[in-house]
Amino acid sequence: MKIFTAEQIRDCDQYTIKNEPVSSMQLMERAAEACVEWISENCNHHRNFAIFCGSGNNGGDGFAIARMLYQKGFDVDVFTNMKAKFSPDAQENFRHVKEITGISVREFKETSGYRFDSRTVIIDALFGTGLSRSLDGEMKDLVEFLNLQKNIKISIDLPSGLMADTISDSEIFMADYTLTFQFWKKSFLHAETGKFTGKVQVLDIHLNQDYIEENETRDFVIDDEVIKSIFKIRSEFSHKGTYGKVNIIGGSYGKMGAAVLSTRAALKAGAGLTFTIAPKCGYEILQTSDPEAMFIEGGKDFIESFHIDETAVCGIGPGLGTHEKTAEGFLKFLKSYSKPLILDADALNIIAQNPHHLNLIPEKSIITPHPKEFERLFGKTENSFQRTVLAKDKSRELKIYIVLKDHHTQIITPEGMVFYNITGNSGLAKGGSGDILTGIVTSFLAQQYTEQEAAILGVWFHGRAAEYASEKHSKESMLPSDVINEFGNVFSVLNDKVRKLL
Ligand SMILES: NC(=O)C1=CN([C@@H]2O[C@H](COP(=O)(O)OP(=O)(O)OC[C@H]3O[C@@H](n4cnc5c(N)ncnc54)[C@H](OP(=O)(O)O)[C@@H]3O)[C@@H](O)[C@H]2O)[C@H](O)CC1
Ligand SMILES: [K+]
Repeated sequence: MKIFTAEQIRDCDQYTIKNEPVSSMQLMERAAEACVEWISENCNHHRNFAIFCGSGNNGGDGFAIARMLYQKGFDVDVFTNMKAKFSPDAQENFRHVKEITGISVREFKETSGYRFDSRTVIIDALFGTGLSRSLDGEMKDLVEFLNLQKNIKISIDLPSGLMADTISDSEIFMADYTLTFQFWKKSFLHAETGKFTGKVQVLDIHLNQDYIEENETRDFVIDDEVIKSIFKIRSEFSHKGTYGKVNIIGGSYGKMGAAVLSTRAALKAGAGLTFTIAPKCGYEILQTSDPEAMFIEGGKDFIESFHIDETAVCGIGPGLGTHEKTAEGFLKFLKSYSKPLILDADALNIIAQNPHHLNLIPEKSIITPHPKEFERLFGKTENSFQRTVLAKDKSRELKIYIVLKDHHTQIITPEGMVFYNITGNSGLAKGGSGDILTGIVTSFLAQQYTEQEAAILGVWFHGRAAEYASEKHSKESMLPSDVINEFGNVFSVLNDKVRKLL
């Protein structure tokens, strides 16, 4: 799914009104209907709604939602600034609300005296994509007050105070749910701003498809459509050679588990043949825990020699350690190797020891740093938006793919595209999760996906398996090995979605 800026969304809105038999009032009606459908399906135990409406079209949505919820039998109270200069559509919907005697309309300043029942849902329709500056005065105080209430809070389109495309220092409504129209907004996907949205639900309001297809963006969300366009079903006429050879290079004394997990992930993600290059101290561990993989000795307690089969796809780093002999061997190997690699963890830490090492990374390689590793490689940034900008520069300069691991991991391509992942959960915030990702991406690259496809599919796949694991074990208790055990279920669902069935 494309991510558009607030400006593009406004254009798309206008284009739809101009080119389709729909007026702006009808589009607002459609948006409100979509919200009310979601609310009435999901708010089974809540009958009262306190709806806060601004003077723009976001407020207009709020007034229309108030009317529709009332008509469905819910209790509705509306808060607004009755003397505001409303947008034409907001004015019209406000007029409809005032005609309904069962809806009480109050001034914002009456909010503090209002008794919020524990079952009252607060709906925020103060500001949407038209927000042009930080909240101040009455609106800032109002949002501050509402944020203190323990009630369930739903934002319409965007949490008020949040800009769609950038970071701001505004007071921001803290939603439990955000019902957003048509597109993900970039700010929902970055840590500093995304924490205000709660769970995001994208509602399709049928904006014009030609506009969506023809207008360019460099930012995308990895949704089911993206995955369906990448995933390839295994052919029955195939053999192990069809699915490539993987070399996982990692492990050191005390960190052999990382190599075990990465190897197992590569195997379970479908590679044809998997080898682990690890130090001798890991021989029994690896052969016992991952018997399907072959072992190649690369040193005694740590890896020193990187003698790699050129026909294999290599994932280097899990548990590798940064012993000087390992670093020496790894850098020597990099100087003589030109095929794309997957580099993670200590492989990145060794490279980070000297900025000149960055130029040794073969073109089209995929590096998978978490924010701290990214900082060691490329330096500090002020916030995650700036980090993405820096990653785009570095990706272009070094001609590599950067998988920037975060709550919404980003895959950044040398062409300047950013793909945001929306699968996964906080159960992945544990040692070992990254090792699995390295195994998956290496496995997919060996199976003849392109670098971009392997990175996108790999990150999505890892997150989806984590969602299944958390359903069974909880986010707290799930282990990286539980995530690997869900790979089969992810493949089954994926195959069912892609396969042509009678
Ligand atoms: N895009 C779509 O497909 C649809 C969107 N809908 C809804 O419309 C809003 C966007 O509506 P818009 O009227 O453009 O903007 P807002 O409602 O967000 O607010 C604009 C007004 O707010 C003023 N403003 C802006 N910032 C502040 C602030 N910090 N403090 C006080 N007032 C502020 C702004 O004034 P300006 O001086 O900046 O002009 C405007 O008066 C979208 O989010 C959806 O909810 C449609 O209903 C369906 C289709
Ligand atoms: K809002």
